[in-house]
Amino acid sequence: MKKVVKFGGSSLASAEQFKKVGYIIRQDDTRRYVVPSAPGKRFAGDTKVTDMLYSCYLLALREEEEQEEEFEALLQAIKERYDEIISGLGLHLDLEPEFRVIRENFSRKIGRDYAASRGEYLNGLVMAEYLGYEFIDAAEVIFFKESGNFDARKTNRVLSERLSSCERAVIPGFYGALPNGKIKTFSRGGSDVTGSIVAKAVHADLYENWTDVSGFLVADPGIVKNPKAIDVITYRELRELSYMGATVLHEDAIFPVRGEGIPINIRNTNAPEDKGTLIVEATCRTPRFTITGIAGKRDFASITIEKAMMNGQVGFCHKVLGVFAENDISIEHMPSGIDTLTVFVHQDEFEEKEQKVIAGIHRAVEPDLVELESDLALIAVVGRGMKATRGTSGRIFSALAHANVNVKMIDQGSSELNIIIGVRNHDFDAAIRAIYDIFVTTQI
Ligand SMILES: Nc1ncnc2c1ncn2[C@@H]1O[C@H](COP(=O)(O)OP(=O)(O)O)[C@@H](O)[C@H]1O
Ligand SMILES: N[C@@H](CC(=O)OP(=O)(O)O)C(=O)O
Repeated sequence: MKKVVKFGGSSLASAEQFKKVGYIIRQDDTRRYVVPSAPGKRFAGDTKVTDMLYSCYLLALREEEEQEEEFEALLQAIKERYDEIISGLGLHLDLEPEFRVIRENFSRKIGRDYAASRGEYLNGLVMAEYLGYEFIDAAEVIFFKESGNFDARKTNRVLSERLSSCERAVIPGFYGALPNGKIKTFSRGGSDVTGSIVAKAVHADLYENWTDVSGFLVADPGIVKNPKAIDVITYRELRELSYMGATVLHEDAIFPVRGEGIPINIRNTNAPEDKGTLIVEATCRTPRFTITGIAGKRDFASITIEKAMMNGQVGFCHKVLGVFAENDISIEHMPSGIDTLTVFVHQDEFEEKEQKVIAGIHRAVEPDLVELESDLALIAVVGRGMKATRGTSGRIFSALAHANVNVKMIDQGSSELNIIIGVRNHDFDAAIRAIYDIFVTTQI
């Protein structure tokens, strides 16, 4: 039996948190491969070490002399975060030589990704020392292609080979190396992806992802007070939820383990006795509620194109989508009617190109009308149980009407696994609470 355990920044923010992690790992001998993140927030309003490193690198890029003092102070503050952990754990580890290298590399302007990756690198050194596990630098085993995309094949080959001769190891999360050796990171929250890659490489029986909540919750706890935890969720459901903003697991963390059928278990470092959420390929277990989860994102814009008899024109959608592709704008969602087609895009990607897009649409399909709307949010209601339940959309509609939320769009995905709802940004929280209440609170 082999487990890969990833601990998020919230689980490693202080010596006290590290001790909880040490206890969890020592309790189960099969927790052999450990993937740490950088120290996260110790309290509300605190700054994650990753963010401190980004700011520090920005200061290093500016060449004015006044910045130098600020840079030194911030680098020192980062070192103090680690020193506090090291002394709190009673370790004899001197990170000064590491910080000398980091300072030098920052002044050589070695790259923003390198800067950010040092959070995980240093935490990996501390963790390995604390556990007595071997330290493996992710730059030696996680690879990206020249294009910047993750190189799954090379990584799996090198990493499985390396770990086959290693009983217990700490592999820092979040980063790897490009073919020229330069450090590259995944997108934010990417240590979850590293954990999944390691789990695949060692054919783990389980990938445990330890965080500060007792599993994947039906809704974001920042919006709904004390939401229920999900016992079991499928990879597909989870993918929909994490893509739509449920930040507890990085949206790409599913792919490496999914192909191998390795379950993921989301657990709470602060409540290790809780079972958390099990993420699996398929399950016979009936979900507790009609819906499994709700998630959403703000700041979308919609472009509605109206043209009489649009439905009868072959290639209409193709031409419209071509305009977005030419302008390098990705499309989030595209509900359509008989004479209308609406395209949802990320507002920040669209704003500066909007006039070019409108002109392009006019040239491509000669519409009767093009209408724009901004400050919209998209909410995904996800659940494998919805397929077998009639009237789910109706219940959503009535819950939102009761909460005085104006529904701009509602659309059922072709998988019947999700329903997407468009509302105004300012109705976002109220809409999520109303949907949670109708499917969860009233069912308990
Ligand atoms: N549906 C959800 N279920 C659980 N947590 C969620 C959900 N949506 C958002 N979150 C937030 O995700 C946080 C955990 O993710 P993250 O901050 O990345 O943790 P870590 O530092 O452990 O990687 C939780 O504290 C919670 O606030
Ligand atoms: N430290 C990185 C990577 C990461 O995965 O962190 P966390 O596990 O704390 O979300 C970040 O802040 O993005």
